[in-house]
Amino acid sequence: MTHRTLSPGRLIAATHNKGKVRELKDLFEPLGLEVVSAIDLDLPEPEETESSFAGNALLKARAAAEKTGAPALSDDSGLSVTLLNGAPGIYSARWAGDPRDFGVAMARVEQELQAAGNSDRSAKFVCALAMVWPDGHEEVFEGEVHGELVWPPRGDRGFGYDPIFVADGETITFGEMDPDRKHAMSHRADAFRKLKAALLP
Ligand SMILES: O=P(O)(O)OP(=O)(O)OP(=O)(O)OC[C@H]1O[C@@H](n2cnc3c(O)ncnc32)[C@H](O)[C@@H]1O
Ligand SMILES: [Mg+2]
Repeated sequence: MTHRTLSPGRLIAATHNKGKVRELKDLFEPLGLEVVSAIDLDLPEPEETESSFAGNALLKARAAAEKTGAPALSDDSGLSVTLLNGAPGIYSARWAGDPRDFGVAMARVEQELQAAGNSDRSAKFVCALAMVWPDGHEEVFEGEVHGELVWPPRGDRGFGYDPIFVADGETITFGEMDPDRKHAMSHRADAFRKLKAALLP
């Protein structure tokens, strides 16, 4: 596939998650991109009807590129727990209910781990970053970080499931970690590295 170069300018972050907006700004603004979020623009939140991270990421970026006429970047991500056969996976946000409560979502993960025998606490975060240009060109990059789940939750940095996730080789949770350090090892950073290698030659 021929990649397209990502040129400096305005980039729509097609997400309604404030934690992601913050992290995507940290990653993309140093590249000379002006990151404007779907929250800032009051864009509609599309229903995530696909069955994969990449599929849902593409659907969100397409919707934003079509509405704005500008290149759009989206992120579909989630926590995938080994003993739970990959759950919550693409349903990670939906496990938090409406309105979202990640205390509830984290407690459900712990409860289901216990119910499944608690014999394996390994998990990974997965991230698909999709770039869609207004003329329909699209690219998607996936990243992962492997780790272990802890209980009770620790730390109030980060977002979502960060307080129960300890990356391999670390002792503190993503919720306790300095953002720059999370950006050096996260699933989002892994996908971002691949995106940069492909789109910023
Ligand atoms: O769809 P958008 O608008 O981007 O926002 P969302 O919060 O609904 O995002 P997803 O559909 O991709 O769901 C991803 C879920 O996984 C969680 N998640 C993703 N990345 C994470 C990270 O770096 N740390 C902790 N939790 C994360 C996040 O909190 C969400 O609940
Ligand atoms: Mg979502």
